[in-house]
Amino acid sequence: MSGGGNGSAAVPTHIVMFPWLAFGHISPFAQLTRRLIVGSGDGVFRVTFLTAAGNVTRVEAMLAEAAGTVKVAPLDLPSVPGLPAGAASTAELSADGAELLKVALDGTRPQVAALLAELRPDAVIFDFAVPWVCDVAAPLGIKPLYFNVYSAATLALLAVPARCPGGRCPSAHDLMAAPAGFTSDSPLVTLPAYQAADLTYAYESFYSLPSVYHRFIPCFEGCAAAVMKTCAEMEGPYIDYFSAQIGKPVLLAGPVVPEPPQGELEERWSSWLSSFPENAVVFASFGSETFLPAAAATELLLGLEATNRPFLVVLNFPKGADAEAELAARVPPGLEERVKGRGVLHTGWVQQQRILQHPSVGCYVNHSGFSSVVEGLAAGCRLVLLPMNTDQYINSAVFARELHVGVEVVRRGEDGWFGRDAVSDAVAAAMAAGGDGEGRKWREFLLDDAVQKGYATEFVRKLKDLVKVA
Ligand SMILES: C[C@@H]1O[C@H](OP(=O)(O)OP(=O)(O)OC[C@H]2O[C@@H](n3ccc(=O)[nH]c3=O)[C@H](O)[C@@H]2O)[C@H](O)[C@H](O)[C@H]1O
Repeated sequence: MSGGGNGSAAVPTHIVMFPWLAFGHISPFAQLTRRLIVGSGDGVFRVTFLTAAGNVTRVEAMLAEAAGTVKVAPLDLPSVPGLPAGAASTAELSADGAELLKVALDGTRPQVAALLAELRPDAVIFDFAVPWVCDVAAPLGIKPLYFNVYSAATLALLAVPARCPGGRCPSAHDLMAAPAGFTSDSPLVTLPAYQAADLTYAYESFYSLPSVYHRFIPCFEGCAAAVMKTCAEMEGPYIDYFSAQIGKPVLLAGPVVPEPPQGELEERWSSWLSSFPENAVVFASFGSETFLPAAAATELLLGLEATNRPFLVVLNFPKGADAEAELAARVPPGLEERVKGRGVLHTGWVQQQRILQHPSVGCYVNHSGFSSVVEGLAAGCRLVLLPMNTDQYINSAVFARELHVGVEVVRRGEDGWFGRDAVSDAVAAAMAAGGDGEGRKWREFLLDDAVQKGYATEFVRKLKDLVKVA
């Protein structure tokens, strides 16, 4: 072992990070790494970050500021029938391909076992896709710690033993109600039918592989503790319920706050945005991997038109699609003419944080991705929430109905359909006096340096204590 157990204060605690091969997971693992390395100062931690060989350059760039103390170790993914050669993350794959990527990652078990045996880190912080890490690490005396990239509410509602009483997986009907013992005053105690139906995915097996739920549960059984990037102030009852359900401690790394974005905002966006008054523009965007169904995209566009406000909307499409053609197919006849000069439609990556921070952006219509909501909140935007899948439904309910941050677009319970009026009404409500709800309170809390430092210090103390225990 490199530290902790040998009593030498000079030896850094060595952590191995092992995220699922999706950038929505790799990014929070990189953020946690930076928090440990940069936040703790020299010589306290060192990190070995495992990822598929094809991701190494991008991950190294994400960890550049900690380069001296972080080593990115490449894993060679075995070939899997049906998985495109060279695939290294879900960014290059369809939903089916992402399932096959799990098979490839399972195939790295011997490499990971050899690496852990050679490196002998103090702890391995791993993701839901690789529960077998616990079986490899524990016999070597390495502490396996599960790291949750979702909200605590998401795990508490979907991934606890009480969800499958007697081993029976929930039906869509079962999922409309919360699991036994769930916090009773939560907005999540009942879910609409369309959300419950969508959530059955988490319990289904694809290619005869364990379902998402059946990967989560052995993570909790085998880990020494769970790590979460949240805080008691925002999610206390969910953290407590989850911890009681899995019977393990939860270490809180603190609420996610956006790190300062790199680079200036592209000229084409800054000059367009700067042509409008403060808080005038509605920015609509749905994160890195959320695609609106065609009819929903069209209603969104018509709803934005009906706000009579300037808007910038970003719509993306699954890998392999002709994005420009798909976008054009969503645009109702005549809309582009009618919104000329005040409405911009775009497909592709944008500098989201920089756009949110532009003074003329006042409202942010989004999918309730955890980071996106926090980025919008921190930038002082009014929020309109339009979740499209899994954890997004849960985040949306917690933010809007529990923390009073953001306005949800009204949807039909059976199928989640929403019309253009629901979009324009939600924007109007968010932009009206009082539409910020308790946004200011939470913004001040998230941006409070003392709060962040307090969580970071306490997390490091608990982590060091945990790895010391034999
Ligand atoms: C855990 C997974 O995160 C997922 O998606 P996503 O990556 O969109 O989520 P965010 O937390 O909003 O993160 C998205 C991040 O990408 C950034 N960004 C995105 C698009 C763009 O054009 N430009 C940017 O800079 C954005 O600024 C944010 O930091 C989903 O919710 C999913 O349900 C959940 O399981």
